[in-house]
Amino acid sequence: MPQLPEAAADQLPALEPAPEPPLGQLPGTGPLAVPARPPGTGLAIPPRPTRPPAVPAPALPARVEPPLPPVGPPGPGTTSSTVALPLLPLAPAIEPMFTRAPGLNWAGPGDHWSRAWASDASRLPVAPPLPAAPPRPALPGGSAFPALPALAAVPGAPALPQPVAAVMPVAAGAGRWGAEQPPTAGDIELIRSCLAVVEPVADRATAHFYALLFLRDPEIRALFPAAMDLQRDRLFRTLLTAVRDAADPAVLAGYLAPLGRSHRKYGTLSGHYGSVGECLVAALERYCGSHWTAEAELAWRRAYGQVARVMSDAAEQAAKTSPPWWQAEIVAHRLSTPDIAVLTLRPDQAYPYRAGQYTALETPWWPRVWRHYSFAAAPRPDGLLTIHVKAVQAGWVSNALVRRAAPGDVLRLGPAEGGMVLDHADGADLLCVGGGTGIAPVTALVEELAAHGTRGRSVEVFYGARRHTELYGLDALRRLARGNPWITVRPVLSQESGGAGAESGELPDAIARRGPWSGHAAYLSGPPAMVRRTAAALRRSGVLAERIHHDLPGEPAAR
Ligand SMILES: NC(=O)C1=CN([C@@H]2O[C@H](COP(=O)(O)OP(=O)(O)OC[C@H]3O[C@@H](n4cnc5c(N)ncnc54)[C@H](O)[C@@H]3O)[C@@H](O)[C@H]2O)C=CC1
Repeated sequence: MPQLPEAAADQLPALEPAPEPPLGQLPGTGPLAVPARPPGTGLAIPPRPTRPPAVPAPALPARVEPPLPPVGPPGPGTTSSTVALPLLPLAPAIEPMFTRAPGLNWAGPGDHWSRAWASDASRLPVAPPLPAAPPRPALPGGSAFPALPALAAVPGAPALPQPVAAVMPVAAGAGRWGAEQPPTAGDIELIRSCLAVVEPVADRATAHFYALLFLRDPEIRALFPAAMDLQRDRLFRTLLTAVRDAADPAVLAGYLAPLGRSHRKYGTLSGHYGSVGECLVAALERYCGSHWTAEAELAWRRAYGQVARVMSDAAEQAAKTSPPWWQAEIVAHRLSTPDIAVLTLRPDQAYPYRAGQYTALETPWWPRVWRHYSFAAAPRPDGLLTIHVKAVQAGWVSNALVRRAAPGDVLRLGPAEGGMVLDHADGADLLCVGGGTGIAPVTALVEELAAHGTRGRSVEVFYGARRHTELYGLDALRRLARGNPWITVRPVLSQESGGAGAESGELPDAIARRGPWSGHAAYLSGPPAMVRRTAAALRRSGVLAERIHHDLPGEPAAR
């Protein structure tokens, strides 16, 4: 599911979350009935080292810890009247990621990733011996999943171990998922009536689901970030949405196939889908009350089977041609304003993408926490990538990228995502709107147009910021416009008048003043509220809905 970069997702509290309740019993619930795991499924994962390697962290500027909020009375899960909230360490201890999923995400002495952590390679534990690959069951149709293509060798680094299995076929309970049958219309009705009961208690059902999942398959916990708050909500809700849409294979494939492909970067194996499905069913059974019948269970199993198939098939296809993730070294880091950094990245191998797309990015400082950033330049012959990052208040990843990252640090990138790309066959004039760092993908689109020509289409670019000092991308856009007279750049300032030749006012109002735009195709990027308001204003002024392109999460936009 497309997810907009940064702000919303990065607005996490700066404190480490309170420790999760012990697994096995949730506050206010009885003991968990953990669905049995079929024998022979999953990987034999070697134990995680008991202590992470000592990592000399780069010096950070002194940080003043905010005062802690007063501690209230103990909640149902606490046993003492005082609750010690752990302080976020000044330099978070960093441990190798995914040591429990060797093969896919293994990192070892001397590779770019461990060097990025400034780790002393000689003190890193020797990589545990890889467990023997389980035999690959034949797929329907007789073919087996191919091995993941080998990653390009990083000069000077030891060879990466071969993946155990890039994608394992859905093994656990494949037959029980009604693998052969999509859900019927009656199934969908049953699912919807269960959902109506579960949605008001979705938080509790979600917590129950994860508790079951991590008890049943502890290695899956290693694929998630330490702080589960956002993720907790995301996975369960995505599952529920997907199951609800299971009746429409085209809609399902539209958002689940990219999701399946992009999940490879987390270390997701097809074998995990079986565990997830069993725990989903067990959680629903508990929270659906009298709506949970044998027919309802079969309906959910069919629907989830469909979801799992779409995602794992897409992952399997992607594994034939691309790695699950890329390493990308920061080769330039420039502050464009005190809060905005422009980063240039060199991926370890060719990174395919189109102008207007975005990537998920993980830093070595916040393992397993992924954030989305758009590419701020069209693909270049030298393969370098550019992103714009604004440090947002309490943004873990954005602050690390703006204030701590430096050339030589290595990030991980997922595959390119998003459908806000140019349709060169469409002859409509173009309206491109970028608010704040939302100007990044707009700049990439304008670069692509400048490079390929527009066949007579005009391009109007509205670039909104609060103050003129925040128009950090204006010079680059004006340079493009100087060489291409069919590009017009209009800066708009919402909290200042004048400066940089800008108009004043809110971006949607400034755009409306210059209308009508009815014959145009629009590309919108920036704060979600700005994108929504602009899209609504454009629709009112007669722009066809299918010609309004944006990537707001969960909101339909024509591609
Ligand atoms: N870094 C990246 O690659 C990308 C970032 N984004 C998103 O763009 C946003 C950029 O945030 P900032 O730079 O802090 O922008 P900002 O908050 O400074 O606002 C930029 C412009 O949008 C206007 N605006 C803001 N809220 C509005 C509203 N409710 N109604 C109408 N206009 C409004 C402002 O007046 C200003 O002109 C973030 O949400 C980020 O997630 C989007 C795409 C790519």
